[in-house]
Amino acid sequence: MSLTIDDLNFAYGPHPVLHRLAAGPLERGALTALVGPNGSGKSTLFRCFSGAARPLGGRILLDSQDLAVLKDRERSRRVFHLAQDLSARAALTVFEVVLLARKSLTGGMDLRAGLCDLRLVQTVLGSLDLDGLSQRHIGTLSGGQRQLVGIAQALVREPDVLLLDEPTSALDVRRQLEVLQIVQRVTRERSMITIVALHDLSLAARFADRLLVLKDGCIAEEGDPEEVLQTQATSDAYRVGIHLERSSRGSLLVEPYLSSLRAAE
Ligand SMILES: Nc1ncnc2c1ncn2[C@@H]1O[C@H](COP(=O)(O)OP(=O)(O)OP(=O)(O)O)[C@@H](O)[C@H]1O
Repeated sequence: MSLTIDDLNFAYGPHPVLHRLAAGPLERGALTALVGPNGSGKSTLFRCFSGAARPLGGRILLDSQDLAVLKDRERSRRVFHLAQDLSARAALTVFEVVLLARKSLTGGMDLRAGLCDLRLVQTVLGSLDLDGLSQRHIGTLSGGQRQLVGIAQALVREPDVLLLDEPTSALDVRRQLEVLQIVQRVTRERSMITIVALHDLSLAARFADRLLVLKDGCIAEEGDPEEVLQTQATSDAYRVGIHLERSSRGSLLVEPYLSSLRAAE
């Protein structure tokens, strides 16, 4: 199974945002990092996937099936979008919001949980080191802890397509690595198609199998992260120079620098 974006156009009222955007195919089991400057359209593209934004033209194809023709329930079962801004409903505990994310898969009003669901929630909370917080009300958590709960909600859904919008922006360095490692592992184990919007290019280079660079609502560059990061199109998208280096541990380190300094060299 693969995912292809074909000639996608989107506008907020009179303001065009995505222009004939084409990318893919993105394969199952692969983690793609979606990068690009502020306002380039990353979140908007995710909204087109989830159905929250309706494209003016073009298609998103899962295999050869257009997501737009799926019924809402089927679409939300197959595609999960973890947005940037997570609401905090104070009345529910961590365990409850994650269980609710799992149970909402089946739709309807029957929210009784089976043993399998309870076990899955427990396992996912454990893998994110959240077991100690499971009875805390969500509204009392820190921003980073809430972000981890959002990731737990995404993982218990087990979608075909997982979209994470800056999932590590509020996390400390250890948690950033842990979360991306878990997302990478789960993507492979469950053969999901995962796209993670990231601002940190070093994290993108380290964890992504593929990189999509968005600029002004178009794909500026796409492909192997190391190759893409060396292209002029990627530097131009951010208006910076990009220096790449391998650390002694083998990780790719990405050092962006201001273009004015680049010109002076
Ligand atoms: N609800 C909206 N109504 C009108 N314009 C919007 C709306 N949401 C986003 N935009 C505009 O669409 C463009 C793309 O925004 P989007 O949030 O998709 O970018 P992004 O790449 O995710 O940015 P960031 O990296 O800052 O999160 C921006 O110019 C933004 O101002």
